[in-house]
Amino acid sequence: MAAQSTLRHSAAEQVILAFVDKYTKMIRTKLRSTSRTARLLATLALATSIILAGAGARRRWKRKRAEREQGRKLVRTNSWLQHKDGSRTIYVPYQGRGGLAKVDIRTTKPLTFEAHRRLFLNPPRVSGLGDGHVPSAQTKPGLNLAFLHQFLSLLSIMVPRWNSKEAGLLVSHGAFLMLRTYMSLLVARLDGAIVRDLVAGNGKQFLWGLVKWLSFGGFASYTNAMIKYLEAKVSIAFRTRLTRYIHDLYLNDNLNYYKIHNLDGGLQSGADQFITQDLTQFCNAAASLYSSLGKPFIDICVFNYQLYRALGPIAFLGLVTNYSVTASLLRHLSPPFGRLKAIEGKKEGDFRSLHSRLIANAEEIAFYNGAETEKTFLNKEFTELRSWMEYIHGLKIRYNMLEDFILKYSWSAYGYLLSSVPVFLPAWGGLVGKSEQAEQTIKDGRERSRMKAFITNKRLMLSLADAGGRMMYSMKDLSELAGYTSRVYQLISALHRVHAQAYHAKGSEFELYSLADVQGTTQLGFDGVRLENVPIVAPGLWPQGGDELIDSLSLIVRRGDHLLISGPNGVGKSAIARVIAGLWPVYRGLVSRPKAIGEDGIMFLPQRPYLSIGTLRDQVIYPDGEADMRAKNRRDRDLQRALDASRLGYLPEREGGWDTRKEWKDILSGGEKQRLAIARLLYHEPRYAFIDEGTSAVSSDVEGLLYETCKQKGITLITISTRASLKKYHTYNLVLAQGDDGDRWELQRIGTETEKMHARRELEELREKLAQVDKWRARHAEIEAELNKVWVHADDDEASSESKEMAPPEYLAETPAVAAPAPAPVSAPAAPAAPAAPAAPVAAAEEKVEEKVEAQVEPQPEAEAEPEPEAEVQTQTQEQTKAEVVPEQQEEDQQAEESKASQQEEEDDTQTECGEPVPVTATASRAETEADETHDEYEEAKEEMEEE
Ligand SMILES: Nc1ncnc2c1ncn2[C@@H]1O[C@H](COP(=O)(O)OP(=O)(O)OP(=O)(O)O)[C@@H](O)[C@H]1O
Repeated sequence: MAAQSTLRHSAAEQVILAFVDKYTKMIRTKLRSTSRTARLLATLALATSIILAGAGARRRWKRKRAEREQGRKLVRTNSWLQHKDGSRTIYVPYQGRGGLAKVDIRTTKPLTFEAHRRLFLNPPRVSGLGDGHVPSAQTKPGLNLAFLHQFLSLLSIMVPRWNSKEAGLLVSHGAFLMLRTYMSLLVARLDGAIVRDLVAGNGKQFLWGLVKWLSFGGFASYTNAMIKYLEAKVSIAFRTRLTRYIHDLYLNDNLNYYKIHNLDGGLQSGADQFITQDLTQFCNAAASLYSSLGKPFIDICVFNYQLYRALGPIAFLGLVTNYSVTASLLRHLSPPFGRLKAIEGKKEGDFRSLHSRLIANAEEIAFYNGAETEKTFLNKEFTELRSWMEYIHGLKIRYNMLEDFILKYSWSAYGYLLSSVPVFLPAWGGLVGKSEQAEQTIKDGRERSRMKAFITNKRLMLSLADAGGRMMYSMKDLSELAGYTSRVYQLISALHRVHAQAYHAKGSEFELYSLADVQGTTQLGFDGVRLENVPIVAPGLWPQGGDELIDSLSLIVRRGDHLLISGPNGVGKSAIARVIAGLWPVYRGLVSRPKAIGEDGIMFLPQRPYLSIGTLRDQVIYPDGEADMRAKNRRDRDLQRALDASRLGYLPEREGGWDTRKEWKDILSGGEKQRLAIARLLYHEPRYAFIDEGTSAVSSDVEGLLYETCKQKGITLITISTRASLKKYHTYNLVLAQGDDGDRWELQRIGTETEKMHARRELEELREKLAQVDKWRARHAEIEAELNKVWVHADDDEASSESKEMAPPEYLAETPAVAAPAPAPVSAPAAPAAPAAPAAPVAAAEEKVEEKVEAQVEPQPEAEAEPEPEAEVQTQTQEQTKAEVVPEQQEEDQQAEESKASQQEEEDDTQTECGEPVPVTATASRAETEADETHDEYEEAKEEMEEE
C-alpha cells in the first residue's frame, strides 16, 4: 500500500514537473520573439496590475478595519445598522477571543407568516386541534396526531428549505449516525475475531486484531464526539430559527407584544417563559430526538438484518415479537409525560414571573416593606412547583423500574435464548446454523467458530438491546417533547391569531365589543387626529366583551389646536390615547392619525415614563438607536439642546457623559424621568404629541416652560391631565364625565367670548359668595368676642342677671388679661375673629366656652329649631355686651346690632340648608372653613381671569 502510494506520488510529481517545464519554455520562447515595446508594455501592464491589486487589497483591508471599528463602536453604544430591506447588521463580541462576529438578521417576510398561518390557525380536523378555526390550547399534549401536526408545523419553521443550513446540519448529523452504526457492526465483528484468535492461540492475528481495534476505537471516538457536536449545533440552529421567527411575530408594528397579554390572553402567562425556557427545552429535545430515535432506528434495522442473516428466521421473528410486545407494554404503563411536562413548564413560568415582578417593583415593595408578603407568594408558588416535580419523579420510579427490568435483564435473557437457536436448531439457524452443519466433523473448528459467532451475535444483540432500549427510553423523551411542542405551538398560534386578528366566532355568537366584534376603521396618514363616532371601550380578554367607557366620541385636532383632555380618574382619558395609538381596537367609527410614530408623525408619552437599557444618549433618542440618530444627522449637541430645554442640561456632566450606562429607571427621580420624556419629544419633534399626565411630577413653573418650548417647536399637544392650570397652554378642552350620569363629554374652546363671559359670571358669583363669607366672618368674630366676654348661668335669677354684670367664670377670672377683651373689630372682614391675645389659656378658655354653649344648645335640638331659646341666649349676651360697651365704641355696638340680625338670618339659612339646627360654634367654624375655601377659589379664579 505504502509502495503504491509512493509510486503514485512520484508519478504525480513527474506530471507536474513536465507541465511546468513545458509552459516555462513556451513563455521564454514567446518573450524572445516579442519586440521591446511589447515587452515594455507588458511590464507596464504587469506593474499597473500589481499596483492596482495592491491598492485594492489595501482598500479591502481598510474597509475591514473600518468595519471592525464600527462594529466595536456599535457594540459599545448598543446599536446596530438598519438596511433598506428591513434587515439589520449587528456585531456580537466573541467572548474571550476579543473578536467581533458580524451577524446579518433578516426579518421574516410577511408572505412567510401568511403561508404558515394555515398551519397554526387552521389545523386539519383530523389532528384534533380546535374546530378547524382556532387551535385549542386545551388539546392534551401526548403522542397523538395533534403532536404530529404541531411538530411538523414547527419543523417547517426550523428547516425552511432543503438547502438551508439546518438541512445541511441534519444531513451531516445523519451521516455521522450511520457511520457510528457501521462502526458498531465492524467492532462487533472484530470483537468476535479477537476472541476467536485468543481462544485459538493465534498470536499474530490477535495482535493485528488489537491494532485494528485501537484504530477503529479512535475513529469511533471522533464519530461520537462529532455526533454530540452536531446535535448541539442542530439544537442551536433550531433555536435561532424559532427565536427569530417568534421575535419577528412578537415585536412588530402590530403591537402583538401588547395585545397577546392584554387582549388575547390565550397564553395564560407571560410569553417570556415560553420564549426563553420552553423553546430551549423543545429545541434540545428535538435535536436529541434525532439521535435518540433516529440512530436506534437505523441500528435496529441494520442489526436486525445482520441477526436475521446470522441466526435465521425464527430468531428474527422472536426479535420482532419482542419489540412489539415490549413497546406496547411500556406505552400502556407509561405515565402521560407530555402533559406532565407541559404543566411543569407553566408552573416554572409562574414562579419565574413572580421573581421578575419582584425585581421590577423592588423599590415600591421596599417602601411598603412587603418582603414577607412577597416571600409568602414566592414560597407558595415554589411549593406548588416542587410538589408537582416530586409527583412526576414519584411516577417515574415505578416506570423506570419496569423499564430497566424489561430492557436490560429480560432482553438479555431473551438474547441468550435467540443465540442458542443455531446451536440447538441448526436447520433454522441461518448462516451460523449452516456453518454448524458444515463443521460437524471438525470438532475444534466448530467450537471456535461457534465461539466467534456467539461473541459477534452477543455484541450485536447487546447493541440491539441498547438501540431498542434507547428507542423505548426515547418514548418517554418523545412524550416530554410532545409537552414542549405543545407549549411552543401554543405560543406561535396565539401570536398568529393576534397578528392576523383571527377572532372568528361561529355564526353571530359573540359578545358585544369582543375581539370578534371589531368593526371600526383606522386611517393612517392623516395630518391631524380625528375620531368619528368612536366608542371608547376597555377590551376584555378574548372571548369576553369589553366595557364601554365613552359611548361615542367625535373630535378633530388640527395643527396648532392644542387639546386638553380632562375629567375624573378612571373615566377613560388614557383610553382615548390607547385607541388612537392602536393598542385597543377601534370597535366602531373612524380613527384618523398620522402614520409615522416620531419625527413628522405622532408620539405618545405614556403615564409611566419608560427608560430603556443602554447609554444616556439612548434614553434621549429612544426608540431610535445611535445609528438612526446619525442617519438623521443629529449630533450630541442637539441632544444637549433638548436636555437644556427640558431643564436637564446638567445630566450628561453629572452622569459622566453620553456613553454612560446605568440602570436609569433607578437613578433618575420621578420629575427627571418626566422631563427626560419631554426631551425625547423635543429630539423627535413629532407634529402631534399625546402627553398623558406627562408633567404631573414637574414643578408648575418648569411645566409652563416645557409646554411653551414644545409649542414653539411646532408640536401640537394633546394633553391628558386633571390639572386645570394646564388649560392656559391649550386651545380646546375635552371634558369627560359630564352630565348627571357622567356619561357625556363636552368639547370647549378655551378663551372664547362665551367662555370669558362664563368665567366672568363665575367670578361674579364667587365675589358675591365672598361678600357673604365676609359677613359670616364678621359674625364669627363677633360671636367669639361675645363668648369670651360673657357667661350664662342657667340657675341665676333672671332679674339680677339683667341688672348686674355677670361675674366671669373661674377660668376667665384666673386670666385677667383676657377676662374682658374688647369686641373684635367686625368691620375688618378678612381679619381673623380670634381675640387680641391668642395665648394658650385663651384657647383653652374658648374651647371651654364652646363646649358649654354646645352642651346647652345641643341637647335641645327641637327647642333650637324654634328661635326662642337661642334668642334668649343671644339676648342675654347682647344685653351684657351692651353693659360693657364703652361710649366710644358706639359704632361697633351698632355693628353688633346688625350682626345679631345677620345671625338670625344665618340660623335660618342653616336650618333651611341642612334641615336640622346646627350649633352656633359649628356654624361659625364652618363659616371659617368655607370662607377660606371660597377665598382660595376666588383668588384662583381672579388669577386665571387676569391671565386671560
Ligand atoms: N388593559 C386594560 N384592560 C381593561 N381595562 C382597562 C385596561 N387598562 C385600563 N382599564 C380600565 O379602563 C378604565 C379607564 O382607564 P384609563 O387609564 O383610561 O383612565 P384615566 O381616565 O386615564 O384615569 P387616570 O386619570 O387615573 O389616569 C379604567 O376603569 C381601567 O380600569
